[in-house]
Amino acid sequence: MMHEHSSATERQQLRRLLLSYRGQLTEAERERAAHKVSEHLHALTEFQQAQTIGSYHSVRAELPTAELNQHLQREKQLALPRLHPVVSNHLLFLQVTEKTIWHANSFGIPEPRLASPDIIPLDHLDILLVPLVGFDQQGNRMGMGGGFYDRTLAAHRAGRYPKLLTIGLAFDCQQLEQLPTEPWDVPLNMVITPAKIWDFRS
Ligand SMILES: Nc1nc2c(c(=O)[nH]1)N(C=O)[C@@H](CNc1ccc(C(=O)N[C@@H](CCC(=O)O)C(=O)O)cc1)CN2
Ligand SMILES: Nc1ncnc2c1ncn2[C@@H]1O[C@H](COP(=O)(O)OP(=O)(O)OP(=O)(O)O)[C@@H](O)[C@H]1O
Repeated sequence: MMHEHSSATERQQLRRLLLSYRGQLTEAERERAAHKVSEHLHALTEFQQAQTIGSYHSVRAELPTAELNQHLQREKQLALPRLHPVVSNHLLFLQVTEKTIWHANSFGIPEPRLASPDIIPLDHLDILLVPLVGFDQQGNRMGMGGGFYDRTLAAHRAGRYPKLLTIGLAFDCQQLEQLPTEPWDVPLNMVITPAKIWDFRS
C-alpha cells in the first residue's frame, strides 16, 4: 500500500488508476450519480443558507455539474474558476450569469472571460465545490496534478476563510482508505458521493 511521502511517480500511477475507475462509468451512470450528489447537497443546511457558491465546469469523466450549475446560477450567486491571469498555478473565481462570455483555457476547460467587476474573492464564497480524482477517509484529495486547488486554498487551511466550506464532489469509486499526503495538500471539509455525505470537520 501507499505510505506518506510517496514519490511523484507513485502519485502519478495512483492518479492513472483512479482516473481509469472513473473512466469506466457510462454517461448514464455519471448523470445518475450527479443527480444523487445534488440531492445530498440540497439537503445540507449549509447549502440552503449559502448565498455564493463556487463550482467547477465538469469535463471528461468528472462528476457532471452542468445541471447543478444552471440551478446555482438561477438560485444563488455562482462563481466558476479560471486560471489566474497573474498568479501562476492559482485559480481566480468569477461570477457567472447568462451574459458570461466563455473561453477554453489551455486544458480545454471552458472558463468565464476575465472582467474585473465579475471577480469574486475567495473569502466571499460560502461553499466551494471541488473536482477531484480521488479522496480518502481523512478528507485528503488528489486532483489533476497541477496543484491549482492546493495553492488557491492554502489560505483556507491557514484559517483565513473561516466561513468557507469546501466540498469535494465525487463518485464512490474515487474513494480510497488512505492517499499519500504531501505537505501542501489542503484537506476538504466534506465530500459528497452518491452513497454518502462525508463530513471531515472535527
Ligand atoms: N473541471 C475542472 N476544472 C478545473 C480543474 C479540474 O480538475 N477540473 N482544475 C484542477 O486543478 C484546474 C485545471 N487543472 C487541470 C490540470 C490538468 C488537466 C489535464 O487534463 N491534464 C492532462 C494531462 C494529465 C496527465 O497526463 O497527468 C490530461 O488529463 O489530458 C486539466 C485541468 C482548474 N479547473
Ligand atoms: N501551496 C503550494 N505552494 C507551492 N507549490 C504547491 C502548492 N500546492 C501544490 N504545489 C505544487 O503543485 C504540484 C501538484 O500538486 P498535487 O499533485 O498535490 O496536485 P493536485 O492537488 O492533484 O492538483 P489540483 O489541485 O490542480 O487538482 C506539486 O508538485 C507541488 O509542488
